[in-house]
Amino acid sequence: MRVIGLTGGIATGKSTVSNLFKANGFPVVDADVVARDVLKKGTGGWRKVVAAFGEDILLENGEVDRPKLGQIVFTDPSKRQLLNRLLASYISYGILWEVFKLWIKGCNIIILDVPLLFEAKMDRWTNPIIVVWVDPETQLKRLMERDRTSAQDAQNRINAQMPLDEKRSKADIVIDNNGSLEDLNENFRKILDQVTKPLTWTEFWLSRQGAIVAIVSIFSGVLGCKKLVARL
Ligand SMILES: CC(C)(COP(=O)(O)OP(=O)(O)OC[C@H]1O[C@@H](n2cnc3c(N)ncnc32)[C@H](O)[C@@H]1O)[C@@H](O)C(=O)NCCC(=O)NCCS
Ligand SMILES: Nc1ncnc2c1ncn2[C@@H]1O[C@H](COP(=O)(O)OP(=O)(O)OP(=O)(O)O)[C@@H](O)[C@H]1O
Repeated sequence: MRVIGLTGGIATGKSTVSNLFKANGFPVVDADVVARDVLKKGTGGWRKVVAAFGEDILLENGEVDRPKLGQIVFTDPSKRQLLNRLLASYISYGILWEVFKLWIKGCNIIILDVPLLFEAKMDRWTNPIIVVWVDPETQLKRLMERDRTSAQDAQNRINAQMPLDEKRSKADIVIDNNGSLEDLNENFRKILDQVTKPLTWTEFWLSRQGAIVAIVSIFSGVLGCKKLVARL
């Protein structure tokens, strides 16, 4: 199984690219959808967040008022860190569960669309990592247009993430999304073969996934030997 990481900054076009993957028959796990599920009324995440932020962040129906909570956490880094801490494990397990279900179904290639892939250190589970990149002006403009928000609000959200150029430097593949949607389609076609071709054995063992498999195998081998020796 191969898990491909898809990330970038807010409003750089990850969902647009993940829709292209879906249209080409690839299963996508969307971290934003998982993050929404773990904050639904009555869940463990919801209880923790309400206990920490108070009932003021709730709508009349008891669901979290997302724009209101967003307003709080995107203007106050300490509140954002608190929210991240409260939800991190729910989101990670939720993502792993979605990947597991697709694996059980027999999917060989899974796309993991995670805005905070590097920040949450989930990059170690994915190979290759695709970063969807745009220049700062385009990012701000598209975010303001999509969310109908002010420049200040949009900039606060952008500043809440690792700088996009840093993400770009960590990418295996960069999709430049500064052009039109037609340009994006063309760029996507160019990378499709590259990302979906199976890893060679050398590439696999040199990847982090390969290293993890190797460490786990060695560790279980050592444990097995110890047990055997103890029996003798
Ligand atoms: C603060 C919340 C309630 C705002 O909800 P809202 O519906 O307005 O935004 P939405 O969830 O659709 O997120 C939009 C984008 O904001 C960015 N974003 C979301 N959370 C964060 C965060 N904690 N730090 C930085 N950027 C974030 C992502 O790029 C995301 O794609 C929500 O974003 C949230 O619960 N965030 C914490 C969970 C999280 O880390 N989500 C990211 C998934 S990895
Ligand atoms: N090449 C493009 N040309 C014009 N508009 C685009 C292009 N690519 C994406 N957009 C638009 O930019 C906005 C942001 O794109 P999208 O929602 O895919 O970003 P995202 O990275 O998934 O954002 P988020 O981090 O908030 O989930 C959307 O309104 C989308 O329609």
